Amino acid sequence: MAGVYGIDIGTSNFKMFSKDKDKILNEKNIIAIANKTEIFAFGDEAFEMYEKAPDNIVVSYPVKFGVIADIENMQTLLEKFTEKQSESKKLTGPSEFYIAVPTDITEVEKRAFYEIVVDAKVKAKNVYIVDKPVADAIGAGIDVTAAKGVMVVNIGADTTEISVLSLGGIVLSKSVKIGGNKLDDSIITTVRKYYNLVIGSKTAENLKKQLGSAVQVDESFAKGFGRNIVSGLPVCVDISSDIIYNAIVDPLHSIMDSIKVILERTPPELAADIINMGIYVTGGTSNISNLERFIKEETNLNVNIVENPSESVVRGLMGVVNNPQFRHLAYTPQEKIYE
Ligand SMILES: Nc1ncnc2c1ncn2[C@@H]1O[C@H](COP(=O)(O)OP(=O)(O)OP(=O)(O)O)[C@@H](O)[C@H]1O
Repeated sequence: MAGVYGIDIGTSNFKMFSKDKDKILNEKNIIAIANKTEIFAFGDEAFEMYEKAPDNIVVSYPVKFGVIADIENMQTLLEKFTEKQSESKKLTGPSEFYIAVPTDITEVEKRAFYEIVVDAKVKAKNVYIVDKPVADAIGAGIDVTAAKGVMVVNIGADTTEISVLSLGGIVLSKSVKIGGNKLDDSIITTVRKYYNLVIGSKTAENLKKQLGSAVQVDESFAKGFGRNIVSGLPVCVDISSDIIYNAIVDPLHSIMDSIKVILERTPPELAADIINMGIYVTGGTSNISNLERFIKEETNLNVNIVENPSESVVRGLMGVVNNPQFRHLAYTPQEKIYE
């Protein structure tokens, strides 16, 4: 069946809405390939196998630091997810796709997002691009077309994109290679150092979700399963929130420094609007506890953490499709970037 789809291809999660279904698919952007050629699993099912699969099954993420690193596997995933999201499970008619593309990447990297859809077997009739920060702001409920400065900070898995928008366009945008994955890596290193405990990335992510806080809070504990470096045996250790705070505080401050750099560069009239409206924070990592308080204390600005922040961009794409007022914010490469 023909359809209208919006896609946000993230490093960690693939988000897709279907206009017909009026439903968002949000699954891990990961694929498991058996014996080099067979698609063994994809999405959340493949994630279950991550760091657990035998040698003949390779489980990998095709997007790294917000750009498509493995075109072939990304195309396969796009086809599989589209099939899952389409009404009839059979893509018979021509469809329309709206893709969110990061701004602070090279033109070649931007083109890859477009071509992956054009070249995939998804019967794409029309493919449109929407700048990711623009979609993000619409998803956060902002009228981006107004003559008002808006700051959106998207803290994802591998990257944080900090943007200032006005009149539907991007005034400033900077992407830094720090996100939730960096916090997880830092937790792995710190837990190893303090507890002589080797943990996997899923355990680190769980500890971050359970104990992570952007400001220091009263100490609490959660179970961490791993291998003791000295004995070599599997163990379960009570991990302290203080240790998790020590692990994540530096990467969070690096993000903060970049936010301050963009604020310093923001033209004064737009800065005045940001003071009035506050900073909008989106992306899955903005779920971390007390982030609002941390940013507020550091910048003296109001902070709005968007509801269901990981899906803000894809919700914004839905806004572009459903709202004639935003329709002109979608463009084809011929119209804008690659002339
Ligand atoms: N409750 C939570 N607390 C802390 N972090 C969380 C929580 N829930 C999700 N995350 C983190 O959010 C990140 C995923 O966010 P998101 O879906 O916005 O990323 P992405 O779009 O895949 O990545 P990118 O924008 O870097 O391409 C992961 O690092 C995940 O661990």
